Amino acid sequence: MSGGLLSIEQAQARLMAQADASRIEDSESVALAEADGRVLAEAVCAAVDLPPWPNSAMDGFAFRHADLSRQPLPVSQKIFAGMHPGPLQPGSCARIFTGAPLPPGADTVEMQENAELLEDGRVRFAEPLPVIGRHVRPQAGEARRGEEVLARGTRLGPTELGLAASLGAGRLRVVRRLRVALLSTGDEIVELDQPLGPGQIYNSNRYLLHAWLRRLGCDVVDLGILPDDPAQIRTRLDGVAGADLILSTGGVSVGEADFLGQILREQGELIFWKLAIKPGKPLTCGQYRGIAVIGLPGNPASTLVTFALLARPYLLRRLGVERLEPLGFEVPASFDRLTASSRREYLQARVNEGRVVLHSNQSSGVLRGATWADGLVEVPEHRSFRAGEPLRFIPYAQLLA
Ligand SMILES: Nc1nc2c(c(=O)[nH]1)N[C@H]1C(S)=C(S)[C@@H](COP(=O)(O)OP(=O)(O)OC[C@H]3O[C@@H](n4cnc5c(N)ncnc54)[C@H](O)[C@@H]3O)O[C@H]1N2
Ligand code: MOO
Ligand SMILES: [Mg+2]
Repeated sequence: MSGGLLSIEQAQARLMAQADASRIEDSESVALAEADGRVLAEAVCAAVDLPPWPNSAMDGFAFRHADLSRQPLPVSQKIFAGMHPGPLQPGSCARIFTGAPLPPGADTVEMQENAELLEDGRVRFAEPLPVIGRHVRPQAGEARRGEEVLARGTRLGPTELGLAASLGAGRLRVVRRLRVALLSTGDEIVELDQPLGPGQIYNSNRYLLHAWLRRLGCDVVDLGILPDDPAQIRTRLDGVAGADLILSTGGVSVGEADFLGQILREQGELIFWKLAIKPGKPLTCGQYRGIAVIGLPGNPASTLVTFALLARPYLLRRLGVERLEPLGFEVPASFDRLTASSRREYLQARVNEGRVVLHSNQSSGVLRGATWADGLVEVPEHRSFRAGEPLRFIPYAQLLA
């Protein structure tokens, strides 16, 4: 603890425990083309050997390695990809192209750049001669029939879908989509089709989160904007049915218009509140009528950072994803920090010439820095440091996926 605030590790551990206790067990079968971003509900095993037969990795000549002592070798057949060749005549070679099956009896391929076609039609191979097995992609070299190639709990992306397709898996069993009820609170928040009145601002968090949740494969039920009125918030929460998570923004700090924590404490359960991070301190986690609630702070950069570091891994874990860490890598700082911060900071940053540089505006009310940044840099609490010291940089490419 840090002055009563939870560390981010403590908060993550509690959220993971909550997620583990409420993992989604239902699954559905989806076509491969629809499976991007989803999570495997069961392992994918190879239905065939991959590759199904030994084949050539090069355009060149295939032969029995032992026959190299008899070269030059006559060419006894020509094999294109898609053919089904007969056995190789002993003492000969086969003209072969990339991806074509090796003829039975051949065990080695040499690329054509290292082969000389003599006037009599025979082929001589240049020194150094290839080792046995050169340029041959062996049968089952990538996967043996029956072998598990993608574990349950794998998040599917382009590479996983490509691998599944190479095994002929046209449909995959994935965990059903999470249903997230999204709620924006604040008297000042208006929708984009409204003109801005005095004191009002547009609802940016809704769009930030909606896009991110869709990327995570969630079904989003948008509950719209709610005023800072506890009765109305309660009524709206009472109406939520069938959601796996209520995700709200705003109203979680200590102001006289911040009601979420109080509502959870009185009508639900407040699991934790307030972390030693900046931005994002008043993050709130609880339950309301048995539905998990994550209340993100309303400042847009606080919404962004807390979703990235806490809500996102929580959602993925509920879907059964195990591998959520490690995120990021160390990069030397380009700046000094001479006064220690009491909270761990996450700053909008880029890596430039091997050093972390910061956006000029790190206000938690500002999103401009996040569109400039390539990631967040983590600045440790309770200590000063100087330029050149390593800091953890977490690319948005990882966080926004
Ligand atoms: N006395 C204290 N005041 C504050 C503290 C504190 O510890 N003591 N914490 C500050 C921190 S840190 C944060 S973060 C904010 C969090 O505020 P809330 O989560 O209660 O959010 P609101 O008060 O409703 O709004 C904060 C800010 O964000 C804007 N906002 C809210 N929703 C949206 C939206 N959907 N789209 C765009 N912008 C939104 C809102 O207008 C406010 O400017 O509290 C500090 N205060
Ligand atoms: O922690 Mo608040 O999120 O700094 O603005
Ligand atoms: Mg507030």
